[in-house]
Amino acid sequence: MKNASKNDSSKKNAGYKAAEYVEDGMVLGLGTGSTTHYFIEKVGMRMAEEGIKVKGIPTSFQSLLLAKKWNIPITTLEENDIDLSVDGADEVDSDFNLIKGGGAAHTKEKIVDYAAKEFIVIVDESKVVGKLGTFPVPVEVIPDASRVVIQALEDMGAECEIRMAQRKDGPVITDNGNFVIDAKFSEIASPQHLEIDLNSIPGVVENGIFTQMVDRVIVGTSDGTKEL
Ligand SMILES: O=C(CO)[C@H](O)[C@H](O)COP(=O)(O)O
Repeated sequence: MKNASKNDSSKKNAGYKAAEYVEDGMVLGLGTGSTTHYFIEKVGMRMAEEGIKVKGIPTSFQSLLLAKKWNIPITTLEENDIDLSVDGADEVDSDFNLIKGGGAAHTKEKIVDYAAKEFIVIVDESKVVGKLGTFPVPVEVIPDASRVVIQALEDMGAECEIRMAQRKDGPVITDNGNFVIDAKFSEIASPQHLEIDLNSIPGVVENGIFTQMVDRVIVGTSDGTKEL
């Protein structure tokens, strides 16, 4: 599930601005999505034009392919710590809690973003909200557990849908071989508690609520950027 994007120049401004925080020698977490696309592009351009050297840890096959296109060397969490991770979001609230997973990549994104020494979120203005929850919470599940996880989520008050693929019959299959359930809660009173509660359901691999430290939120606008 993606927010419709009429905001390409805003996304580009946010992505390009975040690339200014990249320093020679850094190991980067490479988020997923149409905003992070511009970050990866600009990092690749800086490598070519300025000669800076970085390595990237992709959060999806999408960001892996994009890194390869821009000749960004790939590494893994087994080999390196992450200096800076840059990632998009579907919603960000005033406490910098996030909903992520519109691109079904939130499991690897959470591993990489939470492990980074510094985490920058890049969004356009449509993603900034007073309170999380208009965007349904993506929940990655082991396929065999789908029915019982949906039951548990409904017991918690959510309306649930298994996310369907756009150009394939049947469900979206994540990079990890799982399904995504989009869970719409009428209210998210505590993102911190919901993040923990969702992961305690057997069969849930990871959910798209992110409540750990975000260092900076760069909001792209049509003519520049601002920071929250
Ligand atoms: O969480 C994500 C992928 O799982 C993305 O970062 C999120 O969906 C934002 O995407 P976009 O920048 O294309 O709007």
